[in-house]
Amino acid sequence: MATRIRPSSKRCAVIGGSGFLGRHLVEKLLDKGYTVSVFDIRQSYELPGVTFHQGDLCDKQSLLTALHGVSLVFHCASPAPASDDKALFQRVNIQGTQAVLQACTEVGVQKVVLTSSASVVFEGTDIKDGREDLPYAKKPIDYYTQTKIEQEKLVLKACDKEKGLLTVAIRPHGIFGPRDPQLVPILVDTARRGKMKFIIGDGSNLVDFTFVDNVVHGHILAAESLRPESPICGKAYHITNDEPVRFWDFMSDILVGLGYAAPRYHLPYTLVYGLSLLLWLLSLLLSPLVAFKPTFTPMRVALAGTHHFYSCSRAKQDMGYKPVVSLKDGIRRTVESYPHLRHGA
Ligand SMILES: NC(=O)C1=CN([C@@H]2O[C@H](COP(=O)(O)OP(=O)(O)OC[C@H]3O[C@@H](n4cnc5c(N)ncnc54)[C@H](OP(=O)(O)O)[C@@H]3O)[C@@H](O)[C@H]2O)C=CC1
Ligand SMILES: CC(C)CCC[C@@H](C)[C@H]1CC[C@H]2C3=C(CC[C@]12C)[C@@]1(C)CCC(=O)C[C@@H]1CC3
Repeated sequence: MATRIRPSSKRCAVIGGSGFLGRHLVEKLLDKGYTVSVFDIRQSYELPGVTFHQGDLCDKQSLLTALHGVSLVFHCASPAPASDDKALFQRVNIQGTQAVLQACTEVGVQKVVLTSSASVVFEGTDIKDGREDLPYAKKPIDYYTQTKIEQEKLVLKACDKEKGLLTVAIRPHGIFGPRDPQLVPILVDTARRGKMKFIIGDGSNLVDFTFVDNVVHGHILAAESLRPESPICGKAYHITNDEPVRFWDFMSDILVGLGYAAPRYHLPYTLVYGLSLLLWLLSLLLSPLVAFKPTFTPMRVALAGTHHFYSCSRAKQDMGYKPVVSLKDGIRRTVESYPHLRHGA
């Protein structure tokens, strides 16, 4: 059992603070006068005022050291969805989150803000203006989503006013912005390989893409609203840009902004989805012999060809949430931040 020291309310830890969202969160917390410790499996930068603790969040002992004297923990670490590694997702997102919650209880952390995902309710079919009371996906579309569901349940169940641990889950969707290692780099790589010529379906499906600053804003609002009498304790909140956009318009804006052609030709959704399933099966069967990762995974095709946008009215009502950066400005700032990915660069 670790010895407790009196935690300061402006002393926080960001688990996963070396990642895309985590680093933006750390920078905003510093601006707001917080003292920040980062716990991550890797250290990707250095910043004055930030103490780094490198370690695996499944190792409770390392966590205990990093969380000493901390009153508020943001947990935004996860293996990348593209890894599609069932054992890794289970170990980090489920066992690891249990270790985080145990460590928080042992050192006397008072608040835990989890980065969950709006995908926890997504089964590959249309969701329009989805609210937080939608049931969790019964057939999650991949191992990432399956373990994000279990993770969210664990964190929300751990909320216990008597024991002095308050928890809340933030469910963002399609985070984008400067330094994102997924969306823009994968999109550009696919375009450079000549595979971004096609629109999956009729192109009218609406989706949420959320600028990273808005996601950060939602996390900090949640942390600052989390008090024993607050309605947010033990609940999940969608945080979006509140501007659903056609999936293919968003992709085209980024591509054209970076000097690539927008996709033009339509392919039927069911055909592409069926092909992506076949490819996924083939990659599984052949994995002992050759490692190949299809670009158009069933998850990506489902995300690209269905409506899935979410209401953030609960966050507006309970914590006064309002996006701080519009979609248009978010796209502009994102495009400007990737000069090295421009066509011809
Ligand atoms: N990006 C998006 O569109 C969305 C993301 N989310 C959620 O937001 C959170 C942050 O995502 P994002 O910033 O995009 O992801 P990143 O991969 O950029 O950041 C996650 C960080 O966690 C680290 N990490 C992974 N495993 C461990 C471990 N065992 N112990 C300690 N650190 C670890 C990663 O290291 P390494 O890179 O070496 O693995 C990385 O630094 C995640 O929980 C994700 O599920 C939710 C909705 C949408
Ligand atoms: C090849 C193209 C059809 C698509 C290229 C862009 C995609 C890489 C991204 C479009 C929507 C994104 C998204 C996520 C990852 C990147 C995309 C698939 C998540 C799966 C990340 C983790 C989550 O919790 C949900 C996200 C939904 C949207």
